[in-house]
Amino acid sequence: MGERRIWDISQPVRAGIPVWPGDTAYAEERTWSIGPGCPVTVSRLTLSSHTGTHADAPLHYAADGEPAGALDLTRYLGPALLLHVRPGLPRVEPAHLDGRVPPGTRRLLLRTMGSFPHAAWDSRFTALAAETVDLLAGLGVRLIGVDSPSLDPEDSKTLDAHHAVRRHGLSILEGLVLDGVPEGAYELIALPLKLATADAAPVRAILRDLPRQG
Ligand SMILES: Nc1ccccc1C(=O)C[C@H](N)C(=O)O
Ligand SMILES: [Zn+2]
Ligand SMILES: [Zn+2]
Repeated sequence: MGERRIWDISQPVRAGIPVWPGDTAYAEERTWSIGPGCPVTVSRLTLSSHTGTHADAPLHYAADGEPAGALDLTRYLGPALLLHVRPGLPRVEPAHLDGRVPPGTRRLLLRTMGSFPHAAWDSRFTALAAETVDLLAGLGVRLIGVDSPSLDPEDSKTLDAHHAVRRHGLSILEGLVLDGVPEGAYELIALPLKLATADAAPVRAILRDLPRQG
C-alpha cells in the first residue's frame, strides 16, 4: 500500500513573511543559544494571530464570538474539495462555482491565485461575495478555505463575507498555499493551535490524497 502523498499547503513562517498592512511583523529572537554552559537554543516568537496560514475564530469578526481555543476540530480534519477559479477576480461570485460543488461537500478550498505571493504583500487578492458564502452553506459546506489573506477585500469595513460565515456558523482557513495542487478531493488536516482566548490561530495545513478505493 503506497504512502498517500502529502501536499504542504502552509506558508513558511519566517522573518519577512508578508503580513496585513500595519499588522505585527514576524520576529524570532534567540533567548538562549547553544554554547559553553548552555545546551539549548530557545526563541521568543512575535507574531500576529493572522500570520501566515491560519484559522479565524468568530471572535475576530464578532465581539461575542468564540475564541480559537473553542473551535470545533472536526471542521479542520476530513474530506475536502479543492476548486480553482480564474486568477485576478475581485470576488468569487456564485456563478464562478455553478454546478461545481456537489451537495454534501463539507470542506471547500478555493485557489484564486495564479501563484502565491510569498515575497511581498499583494492587496489585490480575491475576496468572496456574501452570496457565495450563502450558496456554499446551503450546499452543506461547513469550512471554507482560501489562499487569500481574507474572505473580504482589504479595505472592507463591513466584512460581508465574514458576517455571512458567522450567520451560517461556518469555519474559515486563510492564507493557504495552493500552487501546483490539482483540483479534486483530498483529506484536509489543518488543526488550529489551541490559543485559548485568541481571535485566530496558526495552522499547519496539509492535504493528503484519499486512500485508493478497492
Ligand atoms: N491583520 C489584520 C488587521 C486588521 C484587519 C484585518 C487583518 C487581517 O489579518 C485580516 C484577517 N486575516 C481576516 O480574517 O480577514
Ligand atoms: Zn484571518
Ligand atoms: Zn478572515
